[in-house]
Amino acid sequence: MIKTELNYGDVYLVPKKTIVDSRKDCDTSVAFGPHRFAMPVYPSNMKSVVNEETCELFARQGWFYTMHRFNVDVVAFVRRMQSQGLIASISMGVNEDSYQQVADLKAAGLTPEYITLDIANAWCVKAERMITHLKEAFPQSFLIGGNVATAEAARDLEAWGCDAIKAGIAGGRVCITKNKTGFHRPMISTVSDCAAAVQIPVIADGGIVEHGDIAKALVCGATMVMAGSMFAGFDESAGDLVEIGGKLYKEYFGSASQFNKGAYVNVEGKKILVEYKGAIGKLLAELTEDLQSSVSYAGGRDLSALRGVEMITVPR
Ligand SMILES: NC(=O)C1=CN([C@@H]2O[C@H](COP(=O)(O)OP(=O)(O)OC[C@H]3O[C@@H](n4cnc5c(N)ncnc54)[C@H](OP(=O)(O)O)[C@@H]3O)[C@@H](O)[C@H]2O)C=CC1
Ligand SMILES: Nc1nc2c(ncn2[C@@H]2O[C@H](COP(=O)(O)O)[C@@H](O)[C@H]2O)c(=O)[nH]1
Repeated sequence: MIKTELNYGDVYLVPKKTIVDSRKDCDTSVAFGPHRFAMPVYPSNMKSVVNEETCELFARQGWFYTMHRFNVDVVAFVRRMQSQGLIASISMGVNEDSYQQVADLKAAGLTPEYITLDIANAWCVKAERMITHLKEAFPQSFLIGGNVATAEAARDLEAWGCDAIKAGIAGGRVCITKNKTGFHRPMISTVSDCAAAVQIPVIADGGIVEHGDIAKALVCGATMVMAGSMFAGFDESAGDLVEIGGKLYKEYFGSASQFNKGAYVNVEGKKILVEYKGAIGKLLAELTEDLQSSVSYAGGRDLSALRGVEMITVPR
């Protein structure tokens, strides 16, 4: 028997009676780990999306962020952020270079507030080993493990010691994993299954096409949402600006693309051009307005209202 599963575009949310006088009265802030953030959405930890300046900007605006893990001097990065009174949120892999980064941070006496273990399929022994190592080295840090796509994987990462998990495999805009390996789960099904399986927060990662998809992810039980392409076209996005035929674009490439790896080996990502859209401030304001509106349609004053919302599918 083949199961049918759902993606963001397959569902809508059923409105309730609005109880606020203005959408501005709806609070979009979220408690995540030891801090509260302005919004439950943040840019992907990808080299074509964030750099040190992007991370600093998000932290200053009170939004969560995670620096990517590719050729980063983590000691300098953590020091830079913490010396300004900002949270330090870094990514780690599972190979020797990441164990060395852990040792370097310890030697420097630095503890990042947030660490994200970032590999394509974290339901593996290499990830378990690193999660155990990170929890021993930095028991005070909030550890996010990812990515996973099933309830069983989510439960394992919780048991291994993760404080949150990141859910979403092969749903990203520059992903070619599903084409090259055949593996993928749509996001509504992934997030719902993972969130129902664990007590720890779940981050819905990838596949956000429309702003309303963020509300849908929260209805499915996500606490946070990670998005790449949505944050990729701006002045503050890390990708290069290119001009083609008089039109401006920003480069957006996958972390498992040849452009990120520097070689065509185990490539599961591609590069695309996204329309250049100017300063990112407009997007952050619009995302906030749209989510405030979602909360009002959910009949509440804050994000908790989204948890009780009914979801429907629409025949195509
Ligand atoms: N969210 C998603 O759907 C996906 C995200 N990505 C992103 O791309 C980047 C690279 O990811 P990833 O390839 O995991 O990391 P790496 O290329 O850094 O691989 C990490 C280590 O795990 C091993 N490894 C990776 N995949 C497998 C596998 N399928 N079976 C056995 N061992 C494996 C690798 O060895 P070896 O190379 O020798 O196999 C390597 O030693 C990450 O930033 C990740 O987030 C990539 C694909 C999907
Ligand atoms: N299969 C791949 N997935 C990737 C790669 N690089 C990043 N990612 C994942 O995609 C999301 C962003 O998705 P978007 O739809 O919001 O653009 C990102 O957070 C990663 O989880 C890759 O090379 N291959």
